[in-house]
Amino acid sequence: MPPGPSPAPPAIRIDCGPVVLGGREVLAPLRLDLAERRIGIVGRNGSGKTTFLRLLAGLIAPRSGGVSIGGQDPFRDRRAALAQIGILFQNPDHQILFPTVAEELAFGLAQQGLRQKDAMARARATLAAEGRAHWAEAPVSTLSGGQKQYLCLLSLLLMAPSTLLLDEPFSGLDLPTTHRLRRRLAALDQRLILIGHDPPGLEQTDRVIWLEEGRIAADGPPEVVLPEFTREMGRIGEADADTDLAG
Ligand SMILES: Nc1ncnc2c1ncn2[C@@H]1O[C@H](COP(=O)(O)OP(=O)(O)OP(=O)(O)O)[C@@H](O)[C@H]1O
Repeated sequence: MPPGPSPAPPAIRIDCGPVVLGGREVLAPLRLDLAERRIGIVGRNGSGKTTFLRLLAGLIAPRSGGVSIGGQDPFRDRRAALAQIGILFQNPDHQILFPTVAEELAFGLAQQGLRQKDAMARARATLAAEGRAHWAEAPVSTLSGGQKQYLCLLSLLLMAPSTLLLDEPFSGLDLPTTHRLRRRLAALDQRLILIGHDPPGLEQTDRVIWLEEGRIAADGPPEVVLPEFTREMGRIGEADADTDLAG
């Protein structure tokens, strides 16, 4: 009998007061349920996209209320959150902790409770499956920026949380690697919430949330939100966005 559709990942409920960083309100209060499997986040630089992902991952707390994923608050219970949610940062240097590639890959698995020996074996098998067995003992410091980004994405895929938060996942990658990872992500059953600056890359999502100055400017299907966003970005560009940098 063919396998049935896999169960949907647990929905994420956000019901919180503002997020204040450095004395400034970076995100306005939010009430939002995220149940779709593919969600895109768009917005200008500094609009709060990364902060939004960090809130979902439990890395920062709002002033009041919180986030719930399958009944757990990722800020209050970090360990339980590891199975539910994983984040890929924009800058791989903020994510990598270990000297060699295999150790870095094994770390997340060990955090999830796998014995170190088994975690290393899984890490090596993953690299072999990617055609990169020779990377296992390589010092991470010898990888290029794009290769580090790719390593971080592999670490996240290996941990297989039910929701993956991806902050511009393809930004440092060359085209063949981008295509391969896009295919791989498209095949995942897990929920993907990804920030993208390239609207065509988000056309296949189920929902797009557009953030402006820490508030939701639009939230809906990609065929509605992306053209509006593109039009508005074009309009701002024509009006000379550089004036924003003055003062
Ligand atoms: N730790 C912090 N302390 C003070 N302000 C912060 C902090 N982190 C972010 N901010 C501010 O919050 C705002 C939103 O930042 P955020 O990184 O979420 O934007 P973004 O939409 O992801 O931007 P980009 O597209 O440039 O990555 C920015 O004005 C930023 O300067």
